[in-house]
Amino acid sequence: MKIKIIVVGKLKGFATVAVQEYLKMLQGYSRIQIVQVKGSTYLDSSCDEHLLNQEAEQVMKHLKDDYVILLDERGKEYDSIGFAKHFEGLLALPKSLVFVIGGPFGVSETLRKRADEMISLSKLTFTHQLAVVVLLEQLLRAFKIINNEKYHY
Ligand SMILES: C[S@@+](CC[C@H](N)C(=O)[O-])C[C@H]1O[C@@H](n2cnc3c(N)ncnc32)[C@H](O)[C@@H]1O
Repeated sequence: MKIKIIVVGKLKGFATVAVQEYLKMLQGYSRIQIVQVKGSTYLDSSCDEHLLNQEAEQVMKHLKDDYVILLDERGKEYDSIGFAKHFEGLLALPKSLVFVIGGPFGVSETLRKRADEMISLSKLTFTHQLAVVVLLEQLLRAFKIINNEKYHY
């Protein structure tokens, strides 16, 4: 099963290091590709639909007939066991899984409509960088749970 994580905006510093570390730990379970698409420049720090749509276009270029899971704090919340069960079901789908993480103002309505489901990592809002790291940690945890492996930390 191919898994792709598309993130709007660059990963820098601590996030790059953490992402590499998690990708290494996930190697034995799945091939996970991280795609970073260029985020828009929001000049006056307020949301602009046009710029959100531009970001959505960049994301859409990387989508095929995939099953798209949008990460959003308003999405469905799971505990780790519940997420593992749900994820196991997703892995059985005859499609590639694509997780999408938005930019500073989230994602456009078009992209929201394209998503097959929306998952929340918490009610707290994270930066796109932190959201990638938390998602990878939960994917690793889910694989460990699915495979009945110990994962204490
Ligand atoms: C800075 S947040 C965007 C916050 C924006 N105000 C919104 O309404 O979506 C950047 C991205 O990180 C992801 N993200 C941040 N916190 C999240 C959470 N608690 N659960 C799921 N995804 C989250 C989402 O994909 C979001 O689009």
